[in-house]
Amino acid sequence: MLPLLTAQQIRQADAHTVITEPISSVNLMERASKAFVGWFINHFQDKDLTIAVYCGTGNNGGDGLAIARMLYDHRYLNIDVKIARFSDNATEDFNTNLDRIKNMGLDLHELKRDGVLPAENASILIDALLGSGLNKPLSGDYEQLAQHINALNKTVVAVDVPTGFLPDGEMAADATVVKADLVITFQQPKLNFLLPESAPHINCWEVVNIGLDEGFVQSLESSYQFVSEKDIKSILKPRKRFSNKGTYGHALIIAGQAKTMGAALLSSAGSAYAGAGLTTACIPESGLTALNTYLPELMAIIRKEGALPDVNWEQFTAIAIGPGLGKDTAALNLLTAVFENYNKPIVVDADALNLLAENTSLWQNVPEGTILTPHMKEFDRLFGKHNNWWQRLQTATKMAAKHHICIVLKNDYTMVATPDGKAYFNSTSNAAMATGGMGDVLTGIITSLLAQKYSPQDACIAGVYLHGKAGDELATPNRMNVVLPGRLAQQLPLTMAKLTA
Ligand SMILES: NC(=O)C1=CN([C@@H]2O[C@H](COP(=O)(O)OP(=O)(O)OC[C@H]3O[C@@H](n4cnc5c(N)ncnc54)[C@H](O)[C@@H]3O)[C@@H](O)[C@H]2O)[C@@H](O)CC1
Ligand SMILES: Nc1ncnc2c1ncn2[C@@H]1O[C@H](COP(=O)(O)OP(=O)(O)O)[C@@H](O)[C@H]1O
Ligand SMILES: [K+]
Repeated sequence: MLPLLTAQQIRQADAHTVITEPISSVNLMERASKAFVGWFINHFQDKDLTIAVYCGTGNNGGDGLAIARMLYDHRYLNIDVKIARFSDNATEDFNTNLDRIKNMGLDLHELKRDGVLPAENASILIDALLGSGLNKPLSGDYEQLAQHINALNKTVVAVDVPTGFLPDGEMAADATVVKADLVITFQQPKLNFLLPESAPHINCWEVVNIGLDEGFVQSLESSYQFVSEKDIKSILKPRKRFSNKGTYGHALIIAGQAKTMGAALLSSAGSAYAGAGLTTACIPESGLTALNTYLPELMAIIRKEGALPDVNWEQFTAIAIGPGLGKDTAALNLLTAVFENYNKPIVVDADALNLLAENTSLWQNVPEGTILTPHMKEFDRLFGKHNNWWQRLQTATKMAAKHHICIVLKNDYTMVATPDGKAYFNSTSNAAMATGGMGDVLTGIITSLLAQKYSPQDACIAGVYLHGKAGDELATPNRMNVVLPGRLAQQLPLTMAKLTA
């Protein structure tokens, strides 16, 4: 796991690396700038590009100066450096880099306080005004310059963090931020890159390693972790020799109504393809033919109108409830019965989440380790209105700890909040997966892993990763157009095989 550090912790890691490596801070700046330039020249190979580097007078600006110098050395000769002298302060490393660049023959311009902003002829702008040192929203000259840059509609590549973007913490919805087509960020993604708040400001980001002390980074306490493929490889267990269907558990999926049988089919398919030994779907009678036709491997328990189905609860190693279930009295009675009769973790999704939101007394019977898989709207119905995702992240970790449950809050970077108050951010999945029924398959996968005796936390973290990874594998050949949930379910065995090879 990669601990996602706050800006303050990154400063600590910078300072620690400077002392223990040892390396001077100006040389660490040199290393960071070199990493930026390495990425930049690989992707912008035309040396005739006209480039303007906008520098502040802090260390982000120091990076900008070093980057301008290095690009010039790489024979990008059309470079114009604009230094925003909006403050009397400048860092030592900024000044050192200014001395280094002064006699190289580059165009250097200073932008003064309350001055007129110059015309811009360059085609690419490098934003090195402010980085992770941001400590208040942009105002005055900085805000005007950011607005000016945005109005130019040029390609903007930001150094570390776009100017005005808060790396972590709650950001004002109307904050002025330099809009970056690309952010080349140092060492690790900043927490707020992973939240939808970043969408209006950042098109994409890339991490470059600047060699901060790994051991020290790992030793820092962080509630937020970024999940990598290596983590999933260590969670997933290969199938064993001499095993049989009993080895891999029996999942029960309570889902579907006449008009929403698809949700039951897709979640059951997710469970079967993710490797549960047996998958039973608890569905209305009208769906039986569809179930048997869609996947004959599935078994059924029939729900008759007005009566609870006769279920031997203990027979199942994991139960999910909710996809396409509806919110009528029968659905509520079923959810109540599941909570009363089953004391192992239950996967609660879709309509079952909405029922839980409307019937708060149900909370008292929610078994420890239970997994809730809400999307944003379901989350807000459960826990109240939130203005932004930073607030949702705080609520998710708090509620997971309070109720001893896991909360899978679905999004581009789906987060799994666990009972110990941590949140794990997923790195797989793509926009081709934004299609109805995708969440149903995820519910099936997580239930399947739970049935196969993975812990609730591992089932969530690995389930979310596998779901997104299968989606990535399918979306790449179709240029990220669309991936249908049923096809994604079929991809799972291959995705899992690659990860356990
Ligand atoms: N050794 C290090 O600490 C390293 C730092 N690096 C760079 O340093 C950056 C951080 O540098 P700094 O901490 O100097 O900070 P910045 O360069 O981001 O900002 C400079 C200063 O501007 C002021 N400021 C903050 N918000 C403002 C606002 N809204 N309006 C006006 N002024 C504002 C603050 O006093 C801040 O210290 C990183 O983003 C990265 O680019 C890299 O060179 C890698 C090594
Ligand atoms: N733009 C996107 N990028 C990444 N993942 C996405 C995107 N859109 C949807 N997904 C994934 O697809 C799933 C959608 O779940 P949900 O909204 O519950 O769908 P449904 O209710 O239609 O089954 C989630 O796992 C989500 O992470
Ligand atoms: K910047």
